[in-house]
Parts: sequence; structure tokens; C-alpha cells
Amino acid sequence: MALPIITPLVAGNWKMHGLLKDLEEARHLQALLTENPAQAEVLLCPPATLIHPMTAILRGGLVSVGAQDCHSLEKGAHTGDISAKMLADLGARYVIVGHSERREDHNETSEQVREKALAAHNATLCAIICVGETLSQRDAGWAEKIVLDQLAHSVPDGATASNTVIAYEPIWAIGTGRIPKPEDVAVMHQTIRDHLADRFALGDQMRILYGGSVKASNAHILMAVPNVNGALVGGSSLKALDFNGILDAYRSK
Ligand SMILES: O=C[C@H](O)COP(=O)(O)O
Repeated sequence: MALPIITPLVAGNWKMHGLLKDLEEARHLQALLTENPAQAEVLLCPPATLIHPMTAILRGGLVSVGAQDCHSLEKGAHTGDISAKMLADLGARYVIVGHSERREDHNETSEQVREKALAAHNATLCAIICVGETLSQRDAGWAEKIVLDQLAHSVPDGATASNTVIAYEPIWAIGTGRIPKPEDVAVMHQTIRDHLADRFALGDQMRILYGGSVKASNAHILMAVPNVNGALVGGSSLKALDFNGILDAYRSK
């Protein structure tokens, strides 16, 4: 049977980095992509403070804008929180939910992540749902069990290939410069693919990103692993030239 054609997604997560002056990097990235397009969808997820000005700068171009988190409710008395509907109102098209930094810093459970993903869907945003194991869980041989449990509880039943993206991020690879062996990435992405294909009608077409210390020098190896349909990039997404180097994995030589 022929494999489905999946458009890869390369998403930059700026985390808590970026002031107004850094929008210049988004403008530069857009110019680099216009000059030399990549065979991938490209997304930047800046802090909430930059979503609106970034969408204004990137409007009509090749780079979409997303957010890094949302509340599970549409509105209400939740000081400091932002709803998915508000993010859509600003021009965001995606929202990351369940990043390991939020699971850790804010004690977010998979059940809460699922509610946030549902809120994203209801606001017509695509949810990028993050999963991944710690180093001790991997060393104990539990990595796949942990990720399958996170998927079972974090991905809502209404997920489709157009409203949901899965990002596999081994926590020990985030910001450390360490990456898993490509064969280990292949095993985990196949495990995730099997789960999605069993559960969802078009689960074989849902994008599965790899995240954790992706940079220009390793992207071509990681992006060539079967069932890796793009990347979730942290540190190397902050500078246009670094991010553009990763996109070379999706340009013809
Ligand atoms: O969201 C992005 C990931 O946490 C990866 O971050 P990193 O590329 O800095 O390792």
C-alpha cells in the first residue's frame, strides 16, 4: 500500500524569549524562505506578547504564527490566562499544548492537556500535543509505555490529521545538545504512528514531529527517519539563519 503524502511541519518555539526588536528575526526568516522556499510548512510560536505584531509582519507569507499554551475554557475569571479563542482572534493558527516545561513548571496533567487540545479544536486552532519521557524513564526501559500513556490521555477523541500534530520530545534531549540515536527515534515514532492509526480514521496521516536539540547540523539525519514529519525547534529557532539552516532538510540539494 502506498504511504500517504504528509506535508512536514517545522515549528519554532521561542519559549520565554523575544522582545519587539526580535521580530526582525521573523521578518528575516520570511525573506530567506521567500528567496528559497522549503517543502514544508513553517511556523513560529513566539511568547503571547508577540503573536499579534508577528502576524502583522508575516501576513500573506510563508510563515504561520502559533502560541505556546492556552486555557481550556473560552473565557472566565482566570487571571493571567489566555483562551484558545483569543489566540485565534490574534491570528494564531496553532497552539502548543502539554510541552514538558509546562507539565513540569505548572504541574499540568495529560487530562488537562487533553482539555486544552479540545479548546484549541473548538477555536479552529491546530493543537501541537507534546509527549516525551525523562532520562530515568528511558533508562528503565519505560519510554514507550510512558509516551503511549501520555497519548492515550492527552489526545482527544475528536483529533484529526488537520487539527492535531503530535510532537515527540525526549525531555533529556531538550536544550542539552544531546539527541537520541536515529534508530531509537524510529522506534518511538513507529509506536506513536501505530497508536494514532489504531485510534483515528486518518491516524496514518497525522504529523509526528521530533523535538529536542534539533539544529542545522543534525536536521537532515533526524528528518529522514521514517514517521518523522517535521520538527519542534527551541533554541535554534530564535535566529533566522539557524532556523533556515534546519529547513535545508526540506530543500532539494
Ligand atoms: O519546543 C521545543 C523543544 O523543547 C526543543 O527545544 P531545543 O530545540 O532548545 O532543544
